[in-house]
Amino acid sequence: MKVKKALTIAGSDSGGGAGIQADIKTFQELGVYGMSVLTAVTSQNTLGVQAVYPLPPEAAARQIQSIGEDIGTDAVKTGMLFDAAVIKSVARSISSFGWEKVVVDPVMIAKGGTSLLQKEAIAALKEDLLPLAMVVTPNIPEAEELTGMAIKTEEEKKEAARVLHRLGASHVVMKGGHDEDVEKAVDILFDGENFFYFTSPRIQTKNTHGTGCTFSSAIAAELAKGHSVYNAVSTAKQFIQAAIEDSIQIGNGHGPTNHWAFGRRNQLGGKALE
Ligand SMILES: Nc1ncnc2c1ncn2[C@@H]1O[C@H](COP(=O)(O)OP(=O)(O)OP(=O)(O)O)[C@@H](O)[C@H]1O
Ligand SMILES: Cc1ncc(CO)c(N)n1
Repeated sequence: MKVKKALTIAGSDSGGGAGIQADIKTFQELGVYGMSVLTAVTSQNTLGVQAVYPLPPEAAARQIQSIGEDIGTDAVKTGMLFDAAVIKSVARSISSFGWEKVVVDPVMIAKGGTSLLQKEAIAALKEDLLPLAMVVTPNIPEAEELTGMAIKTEEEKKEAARVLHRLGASHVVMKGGHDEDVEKAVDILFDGENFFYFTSPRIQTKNTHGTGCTFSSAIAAELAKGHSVYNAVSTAKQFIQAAIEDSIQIGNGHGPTNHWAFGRRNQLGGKALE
């Protein structure tokens, strides 16, 4: 059979809730064939990141080459890239294959505070990767790092989106997962002209490990299937909402989201899982 394909370029999370593992599970659930290029291996569980083992930049370039020269892909998503050399190598490889449906999740810091991107790599992220992004999906702290702005108000969020668009990303999704004082989780999409709001009730749970990875890979999967950016973000928002509502209670810290919730609920006519 013919399938649509999606590629994640990211780090491994041994605990299975974020990184490459979250991405592949999301691709599978949304019906696209998933491929992965590893940039780093992390020792990680629900309590946090215990160790980071970066791979050399050639490893990313070589893996992308193997995929590009044979299989190809319909969409790409980047996650944890760790350092400037990997970012430059990934950007060069994506450009050389002319891949256009590129979702950049500018992963910087894991929930427990471990850095997944070196400080000096932020310039490379802005200069080399943002211009290739069809969609960039920063949370508020990441948007603050990328723009140098303090972002609190709605107008500041919109202004930061304009700045990121000017840096070369054709669409920007400002994620609202970190606005803990509001009752709703509001993500704002900017397409260079208009702002679109995606709003859902905020779920009170500690099990939000991997929300950002899952959300951005759902966008990539939907783009791979040929949907518009607006429709891809809309489905990704529903996917992550179900995944957090039915989140998984494992380990002693922040449990992961539930990647099969969206699909199973659709089969069950929208009911939450037991
Ligand atoms: N408690 C919540 N209830 C509902 N939606 C949420 C909640 N937390 C996050 N989201 C949604 O999950 C998606 C990811 O947003 P978030 O801001 O958490 O990303 P992130 O900080 O990059 O994730 P991560 O912590 O995995 O790096 C967004 O669509 C956001 O609105
Ligand atoms: C490997 C990896 N990528 C991304 C994140 C961000 O959630 C994480 N915790 N681990």
